[in-house]
Amino acid sequence: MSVVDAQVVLDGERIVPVYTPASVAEAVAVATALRRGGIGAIEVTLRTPVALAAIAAIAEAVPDIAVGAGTVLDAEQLRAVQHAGATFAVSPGCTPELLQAGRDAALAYLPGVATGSEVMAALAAGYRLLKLFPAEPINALALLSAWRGPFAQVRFCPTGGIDATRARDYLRQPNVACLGGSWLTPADALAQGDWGRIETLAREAVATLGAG
Ligand SMILES: O=C[C@H](O)COP(=O)(O)O
Ligand SMILES: CC(=O)C(=O)O
Repeated sequence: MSVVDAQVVLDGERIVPVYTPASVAEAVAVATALRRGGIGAIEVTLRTPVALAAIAAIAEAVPDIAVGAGTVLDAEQLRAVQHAGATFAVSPGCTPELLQAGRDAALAYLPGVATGSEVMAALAAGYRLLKLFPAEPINALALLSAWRGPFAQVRFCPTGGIDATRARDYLRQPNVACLGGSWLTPADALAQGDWGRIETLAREAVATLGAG
């Protein structure tokens, strides 16, 4: 099979909130709040035992948000998140096994890169939208600028340490299709079940950064 076009699946969404679920009910509430705030995609990380069930529940209960999986570390997890209903999946890095599994999958896969050699491996495997992680620690703004020449055909989704202020700088880069970050789902709002605050943060982000 060939690579599913991640830019088509993300459909112009510029902000992909990264969220680690504590429970299925919380996940549905978070996705609902983000959607009400105008966000059209969510990355649910596979970092808790409820993550697969959370992805399935969001796909069922909030069908107008694109639900994806994050922290996909091997091909078995990629198959599991597809089975759960994810329409895209991302990894913090990439392996030859995942680059092949992503080509065999019916969902859009975004390998993670942090070096030129990793970009070249992902390009050779057919990928055009790559996660750039961890963005802030590796000075990704400078990398994005340097990579515009040699990797003109590639678009990136920088993630890692980006907040509302830095997001603006990233989204100005012509080779940035979208970006990821956890600032729309702060730990205290999750702990308090403050879905209104998450909706407000989403609304503000869409107003200042643009949804699409
Ligand atoms: O691992 C996930 C990413 O690092 C997003 O989280 P962050 O925006 O808090 O860095
Ligand atoms: C870093 C990230 O978003 C991931 O765990 O896939």
